[in-house]
Amino acid sequence: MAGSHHVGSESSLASPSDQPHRTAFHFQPPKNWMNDPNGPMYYNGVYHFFYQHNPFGPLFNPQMYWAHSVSRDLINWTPLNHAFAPTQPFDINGCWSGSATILPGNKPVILYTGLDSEHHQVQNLAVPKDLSDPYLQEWVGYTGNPVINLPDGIQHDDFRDPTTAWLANDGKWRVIIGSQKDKKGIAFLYRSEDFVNWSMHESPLYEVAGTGIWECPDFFPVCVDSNNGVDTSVMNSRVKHVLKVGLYDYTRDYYLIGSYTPEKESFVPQNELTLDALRYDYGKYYASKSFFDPVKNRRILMGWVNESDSETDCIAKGWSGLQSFPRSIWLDQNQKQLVQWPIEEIKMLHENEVSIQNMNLEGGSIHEIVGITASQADVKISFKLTNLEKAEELDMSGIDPQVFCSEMDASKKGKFGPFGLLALASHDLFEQTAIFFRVFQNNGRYTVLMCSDQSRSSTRNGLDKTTYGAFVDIDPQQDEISLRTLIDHSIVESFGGGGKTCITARVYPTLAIGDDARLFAFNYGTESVLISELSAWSVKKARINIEETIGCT
Ligand SMILES: OC[C@H]1O[C@@](CO)(OC[C@@]2(O[C@H]3O[C@H](CO)[C@@H](O)[C@H](O)[C@H]3O)O[C@H](CO)[C@@H](O)[C@@H]2O)[C@@H](O)[C@@H]1O
Repeated sequence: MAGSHHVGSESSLASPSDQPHRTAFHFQPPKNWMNDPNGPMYYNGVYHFFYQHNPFGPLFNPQMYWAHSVSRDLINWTPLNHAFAPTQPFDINGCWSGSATILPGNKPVILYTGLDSEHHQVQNLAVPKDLSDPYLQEWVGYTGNPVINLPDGIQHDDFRDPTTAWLANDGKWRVIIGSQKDKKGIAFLYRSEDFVNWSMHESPLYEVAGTGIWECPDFFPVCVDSNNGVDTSVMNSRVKHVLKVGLYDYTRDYYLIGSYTPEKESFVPQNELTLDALRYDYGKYYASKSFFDPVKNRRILMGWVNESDSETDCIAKGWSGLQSFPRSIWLDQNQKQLVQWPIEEIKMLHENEVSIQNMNLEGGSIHEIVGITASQADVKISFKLTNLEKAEELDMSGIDPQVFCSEMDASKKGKFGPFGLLALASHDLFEQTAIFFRVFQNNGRYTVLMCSDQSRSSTRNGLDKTTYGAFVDIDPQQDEISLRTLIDHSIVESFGGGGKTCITARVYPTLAIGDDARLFAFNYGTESVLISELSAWSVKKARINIEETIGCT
């Protein structure tokens, strides 16, 4: 199954001057196109990460390969040969997304979508050629592939992206596959006793009319009383289940939280799938996938972060696509939403810590955070607001936060807000990516809005500079308003309210690059805010997809 193509090797420079937008600690291939994360898993001391890769160029091509990298710490990654290449009748037109499952006896398997010789989307099974190879470098397709064929009545290109499977008490494995019929998004449910013979359950696990095709579904349990993750097959009264679907029509990952009963194959969500529904990330982020990490009993999430520059730019750069920094993901105490946080291993890359406590940020002021490499940084800042009765009165119900953030961009003064960070800023602030909050009140209730404003992120035209926005479900009377932002040359990943609201953006500064980039805390509101705590670090370059002795990672 392994292709003869190698992914190539990354140069040792973080961002050479002709590549100011390559990242230092985000996962990306040495060159060419990458989209969805595939089959992340932990096996015998090694983390495996596969991804959709076009080895022949920096643009999407349906003839996808599965590239494969391994890591011992989720930070430094070693590239291996492709795991799957489109070579067999069941995947000759492309090896598309899929997931790994660890079967009893510690046997990893992968289910992935193949585009067969008739361009039908079918589901294929693959196993490692040699389980004693610590890096599982070669994978072989099951001789009876495909194991799941296109269902009757479904269009040939509307059936893809199998999830990690889960095992219920009846001894049957379950897997869901994304689909649509007449614009109704569907998660088809298949069951199997042996992982080879699969039959479709009479009803889908879930479906919602009018949502279009569901890509890259994910279905997993989350604990109701702990931040720990659990294996995908765990089912008991102490877990709820999450169904995540990628809506192709909007390139957004939405999720539902609910109760799953395997005996009835019923999933009853507590929230609705509408365009205002919960999202993992309210910026540029798609096709994500989670896996259970038994080493630290946590669930880890990674998602594809596409470029915001043009195809011509991607051809000039020679690459396209990043993965988000791995995030731990768990159910919030209120059980109404998920929380995400960069995995703690990022500390391995921290240096030059800078900290500030209890600094008043007057209305209309900025404060430069010096002493760190602002183009490669991890920043945590918490704001404390007093005199909240002075907050602007505004009924935010029915308001689209993204539209509001683009109309009320970082230059528009309010009372409480905008305040936050100016990342990847040039010395004259001509270039800046502003991640900020605004606080409003209505009938004694407060609303916290978080925005990521890319409108001044680059002097260049022809970029997607969409401003993103979302609400943060916190009460500023009780809670400080916290922001954590990972800055890595062309990606700005922000976590508001302790990870309750995440926004990721891609930016391409021309002035604020390398050592010329600066970082500021700012408050353009009229009311002052207190920076109760700020910690910021330079983030060292990780060894990502640099060929080396594998055992050293
Ligand atoms: O690589 C195939 C897998 O990617 C997914 C989700 O990302 O489907 C991709 C899809 O193509 C669109 O997305 C491309 C990047 O992912 C984009 O560059 C292309 O122009 C888009 O059409 O593939 C089909 C056919 O193009 C389209 O319906 C999808 O959105 C996932 O579902 C695949 O397994």
